[in-house]
Amino acid sequence: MTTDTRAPAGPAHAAAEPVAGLAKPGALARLLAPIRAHLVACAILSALSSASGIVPYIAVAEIARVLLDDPDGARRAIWTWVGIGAAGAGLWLVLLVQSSRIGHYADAAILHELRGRIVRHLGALPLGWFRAAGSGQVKRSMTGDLEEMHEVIAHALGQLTGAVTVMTVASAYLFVVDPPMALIVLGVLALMAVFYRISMRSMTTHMNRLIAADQRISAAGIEYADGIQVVKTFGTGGRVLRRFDDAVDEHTQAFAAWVAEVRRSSAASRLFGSELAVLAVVTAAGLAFVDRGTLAVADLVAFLVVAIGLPNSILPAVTAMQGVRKGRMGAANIERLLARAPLPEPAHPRRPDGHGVEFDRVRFSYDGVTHAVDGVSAVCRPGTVTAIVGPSGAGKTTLAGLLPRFYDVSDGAVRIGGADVRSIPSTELLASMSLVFQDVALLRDSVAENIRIGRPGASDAEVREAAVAAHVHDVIERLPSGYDTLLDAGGGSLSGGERQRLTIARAILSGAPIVVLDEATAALDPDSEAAVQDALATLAVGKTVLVIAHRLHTIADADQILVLDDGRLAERGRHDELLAGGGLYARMWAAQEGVLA
Ligand SMILES: Nc1ncnc2c1ncn2[C@@H]1O[C@H](COP(=O)(O)OP(=O)(O)OP(=O)(O)O)[C@@H](O)[C@H]1O
Repeated sequence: MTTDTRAPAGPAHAAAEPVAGLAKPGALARLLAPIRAHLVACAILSALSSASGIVPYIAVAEIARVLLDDPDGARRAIWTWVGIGAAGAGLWLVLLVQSSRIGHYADAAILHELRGRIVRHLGALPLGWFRAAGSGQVKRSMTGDLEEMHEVIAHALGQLTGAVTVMTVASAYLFVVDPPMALIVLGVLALMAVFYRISMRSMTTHMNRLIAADQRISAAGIEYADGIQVVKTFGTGGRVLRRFDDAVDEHTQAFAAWVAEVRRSSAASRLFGSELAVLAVVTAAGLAFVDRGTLAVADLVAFLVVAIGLPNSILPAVTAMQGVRKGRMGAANIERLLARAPLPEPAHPRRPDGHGVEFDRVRFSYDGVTHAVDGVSAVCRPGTVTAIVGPSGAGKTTLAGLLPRFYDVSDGAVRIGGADVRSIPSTELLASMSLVFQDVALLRDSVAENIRIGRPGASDAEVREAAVAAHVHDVIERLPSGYDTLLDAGGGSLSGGERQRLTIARAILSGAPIVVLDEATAALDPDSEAAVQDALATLAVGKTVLVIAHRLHTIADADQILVLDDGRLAERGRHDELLAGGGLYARMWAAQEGVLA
């Protein structure tokens, strides 16, 4: 037969399959709607190709019949069947190539379109989504999910239609030859299907357990690789490795449990789905019928030639159905991503009048229950530095993130130059500020281009000027290719302080009037710390600056300090005033100075 053979029944080949039932029905059909006509054409051609592919087998059976009926004559009939068989084989090839061509063309077109849609949608999503859980989902949708859809379009569809056609045409031929024998052959294949269903019955439960174990193995592996420094320094490798071992054990046990449960049904399904079973049954039943005179020898030969190939024609459909299930899940993931609400753009855009920032009774909740920011009001004037301080989890990062609309306020308003940030077009809003976060990734590009992101089109001299102002020029000059040195996403050989100064140079070059910066939590060495402070001082001149501060001595000169506690504004003032007040700030100062002393 002409469809390819793969994937025996049972858990071994289904192990990588995602859990059925999680997929949102219809997502695949909806996403593939633009290429529906291509898919229909591909399926029709694949069906015609498979039907043509059976013709040579039927021709062999009919040649055998001619020879058995008239061993000495009928050369003409034989050559006619040879011609029919050859034409079938030729058509099979031509139609298969055409079906595959259309399938792959449609595949490339739709994946191109979907990638474009995903990227455009990502551009419209609030930045907060990326900070929370987005990058994993983005990666999965752009790679794994699309790959699974590719499998459906380019392979599974053709395999399924091919297998169904082969079954239909071959069965029809066998029924014409001899209905009782045809029923017997179908009975064997039905037994295969029944045992296959039994072996797959508890698949969802087992797959859930396997996937959970898989995820724990990955998590433990990543934890070990990411934290290798801590692990080695503090000798905690044993514990992390134990987590890894436990996850691997759990995976083994889960797999063993599944195999133990399905081994009989899986083996039975493979037995009844084998050529051996069909050959044995066809020969035994066929010879009995021949002996009884109810079946001609030529018909038995027809069954031996055509029916033997049926199991191998059905098995690709099993793989294809698994592919479709995966494709459905991938499509559902992509649809979920595309359904994420984009950042609402203002219907009536406003232009800020100046670049003073105002938080007006701002509230924000991540979960709709507790408030990460709760009723905070503050005014940050141009040309001043506002420090946001407070214990861990007090809401500092959340409050600062409301300004660039990482999230939108639940209540109250954040304004720039009197305009609500929600009424400023997002590109204009982001262009009005420099964000220097400690986790700002550097791009896989040259040092110069990493700085130039601040103002695309800036000249080399301007890039240099910004680097000099950010106290990072000398460091860059010492790199192997200076400004042309390629950086990786992690910053390569640059230290934490140097990376930070590079992002400050980027911000200086952009010249944006508002600066939001998240001070590094990790302590830098004193020289690096001083260089970063100098760079920040240059950046801050004449701008509205908000600093999320972790080390209080770096913001002792700030024009105003907002002290957050549990999302609320607990205190506000200058360093001296707050120390004199003897409140939370004074206690935090005393604690940090105590540590420093
Ligand atoms: N993406 C998120 N989803 C849900 N809750 C979050 C998220 N980010 C922060 N939170 C919660 O909101 C509260 C405020 O967190 P936030 O990060 O703003 O505090 P922070 O003062 O900046 O803390 P730190 O100094 O540790 O960075 C915390 O209770 C935190 O657990």
